[in-house]
Amino acid sequence: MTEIINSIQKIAVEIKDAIKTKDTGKVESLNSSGDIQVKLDVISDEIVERHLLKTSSVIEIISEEKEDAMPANPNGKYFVAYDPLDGSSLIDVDLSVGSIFGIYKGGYSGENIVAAVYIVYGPRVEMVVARDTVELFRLNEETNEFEFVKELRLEEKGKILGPGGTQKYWYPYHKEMIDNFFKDGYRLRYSGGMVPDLHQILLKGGGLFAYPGTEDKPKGKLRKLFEVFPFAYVYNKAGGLAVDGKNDLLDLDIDGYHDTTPCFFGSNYEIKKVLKTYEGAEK
Ligand SMILES: O=P(O)(O)OC[C@H]1O[C@](O)(COP(=O)(O)O)[C@@H](O)[C@@H]1O
Ligand SMILES: [Mg+2]
Ligand SMILES: [Mg+2]
Repeated sequence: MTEIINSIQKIAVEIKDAIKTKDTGKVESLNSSGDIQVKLDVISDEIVERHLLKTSSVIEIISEEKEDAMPANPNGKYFVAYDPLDGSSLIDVDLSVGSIFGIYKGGYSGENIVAAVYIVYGPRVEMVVARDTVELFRLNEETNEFEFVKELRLEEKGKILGPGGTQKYWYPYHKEMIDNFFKDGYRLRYSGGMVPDLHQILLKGGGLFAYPGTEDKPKGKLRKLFEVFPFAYVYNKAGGLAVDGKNDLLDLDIDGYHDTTPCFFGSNYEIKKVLKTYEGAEK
């Protein structure tokens, strides 16, 4: 595991440099989820692949940008699923982006995830590592080393809300729930990049990030393996909750590498409200 985390630190430094120096334009291809790829998605994917394939404890990798899994070291024991560049459409407007890694043992499913790591490329580069605890590190740009900052814990209730999905297609009960949070005084925090949006909620001690199923996309947008399971693991280990409306996200299985699911991440108070809303909901 330490070997994988060391490898991710090298990956982060290379992706940070690529973001700063490489072309931010689009390529003529779509990824497996049908998203327009930008050149940096492809470059970042190659950086991660190059490092992880030479990491002896990794048996297999799969990326948001790849159709299929790639074998790594046959003697390795960890399966790594990653989103090399999350929020890549925000690069041309210079907002924060990220990389997300889920580390699985025995194959890919919510219950098999054993660690999660994400990187935030913002004004500063930060790394969050979730194992038994959730720890924040910051890149020292002089030494290119990540330095420990503090352990992260969610409080019982927060004050901010990141509501994703096209509002026009929200189910009425979902809209009513979001409206009620705002009526209760929650403040809007949504950049369109799940890494900085979830990082903000985690560092501010709590709140809710919601990317629901909608009339046009009943299974939501965010991908279980590359985005949802890693953050569900982080939020659970930080003392919060992560659900699909009814079930714990980490109780979910996958039918395919690129499966999506509605998802809600937050502190206990907000997630209990979500469960209550969705329990009584009729679509
Ligand atoms: O544009 P929307 O519908 O608000 O979606 C935003 C979501 O899409 C994503 O950008 C998807 O990530 P990618 O950039 O890796 O495709 C998430 O980071 C974010 O939460
Ligand atoms: Mg993403
Ligand atoms: Mg991506």
